Amino acid sequence: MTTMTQDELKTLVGRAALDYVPQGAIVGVGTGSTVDKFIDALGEALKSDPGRISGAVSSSVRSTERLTALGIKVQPSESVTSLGVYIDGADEIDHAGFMIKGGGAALTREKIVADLAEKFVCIADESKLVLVLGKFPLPVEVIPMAAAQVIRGFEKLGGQAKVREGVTTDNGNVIVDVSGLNIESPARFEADINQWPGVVTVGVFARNKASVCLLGTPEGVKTLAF
Ligand SMILES: O=C[C@H](O)[C@H](O)[C@H](O)COP(=O)(O)O
Repeated sequence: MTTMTQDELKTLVGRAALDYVPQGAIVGVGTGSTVDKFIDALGEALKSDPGRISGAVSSSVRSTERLTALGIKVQPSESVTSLGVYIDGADEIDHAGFMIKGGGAALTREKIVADLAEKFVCIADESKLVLVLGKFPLPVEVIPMAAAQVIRGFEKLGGQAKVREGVTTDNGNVIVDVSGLNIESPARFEADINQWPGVVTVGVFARNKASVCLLGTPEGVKTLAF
């Protein structure tokens, strides 16, 4: 068996995601180190086929900068009514396509762009596949004045929560990371936590779960359809 680094697995799925992007489409683009590989693959494709995509809707300042550097037109999400496909990574994905996202603090804009898309293609190396969500500390974007009470709320649920140091989101808020949770019912959990005052977005993606996951393994890309 060939051994591949996590970085090589990310490159593999970043390239594979191109197959899900229709010719000339406006593509929804997520955030993170795996998505960076997808953006690199888009850049390569555009060299030989300048009409490969007509633009992108981006989920973060970070991805916007990378896309723009490659000459890709980034459109505001308000300018489109729908997207065919949204490509993004995940911190965890389960066997039903439910995810934890927000390790890069981009979860709110990611959920907004994902919600515009007909299809969510998750790209991830195999380390991200889990049976139950919650081992990766759950990111929650919170309005700063609510952070302390949101932390107390998670402690009542048995979690350990803390504000991520030195991080302000693209929307000017803080991230609370919660460890020690076992998220057995992601859809119910997402709907519940999103009701808490001051919570902007919880990093469980159940309502906007993946349609497909391209999983990077040493044997190649495995496609999980949900
Ligand atoms: O906020 C960041 C995003 O949700 C990322 O998609 C997630 O953290 C996965 O990132 P990476 O591909 O770097 O593991």
